[in-house]
Amino acid sequence: MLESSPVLLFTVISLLLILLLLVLLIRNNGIAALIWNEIILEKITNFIMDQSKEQRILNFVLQNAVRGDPQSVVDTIDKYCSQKEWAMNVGDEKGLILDKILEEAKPSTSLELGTYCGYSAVRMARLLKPSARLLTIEFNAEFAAIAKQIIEFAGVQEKVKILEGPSEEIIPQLKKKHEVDTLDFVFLDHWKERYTPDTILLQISHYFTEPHSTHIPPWSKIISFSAR
Ligand SMILES: C[S@@+](CC[C@H](N)C(=O)[O-])C[C@H]1O[C@@H](n2cnc3c(N)ncnc32)[C@H](O)[C@@H]1O
Repeated sequence: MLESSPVLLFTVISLLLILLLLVLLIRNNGIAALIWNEIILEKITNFIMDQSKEQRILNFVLQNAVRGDPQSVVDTIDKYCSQKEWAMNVGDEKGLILDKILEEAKPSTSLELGTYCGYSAVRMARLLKPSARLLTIEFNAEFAAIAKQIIEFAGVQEKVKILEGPSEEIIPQLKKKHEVDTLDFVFLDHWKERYTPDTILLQISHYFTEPHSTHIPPWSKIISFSAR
């Protein structure tokens, strides 16, 4: 034991130094912090709690928000994501821009690409006129199931319909399967590489009524935040 103590001491000091280096890296480097928080720490928390971050967001909403009050659901998700765990919702800062554009557009039929937990769907639904509807597309079954519960809890299920599957498959079916004639507002918030192909898909499927819409993308009706 005594003979091995210098080796043991060296190992402990080396480990402590590595740990210190890791902490410094995480504190000072954005990418290292992202990898630590979003991949390593989240996986460890999921394993210990036996539930995903999205389930934790849902539980927090069910326990802390007011049923039937969409604003309270939006505020509760914002609170969770600023105080406990980051999540890829549009959030309150960009959400305010989204609110403003939506209020100006006053759309009857809207489309969102990328539902996630339903934060932006609830956020948009709370501002829609009574007869308006929002279709929101999500290809991750777990996220779609969580969003359904959050949307129902917020009491906006009459206005919001989740379409589960990949945007590239659902967009061409909107007219036939979901009775969409024209779209007044589109929020692109799925994976970036689908922004251009899905915009083209929306256009060639004739969901926009403007005279030049077959040639010029109707950018005035499409909103996205490219630098997330
Ligand atoms: C940034 S999150 C959406 C956040 C949500 N709009 C909000 O603010 O609450 C992107 C979502 O798009 C989904 N997604 C990505 N590509 C997709 C595709 N091609 N079709 C359907 N869903 C997609 C992902 O699974 C993810 O849930």
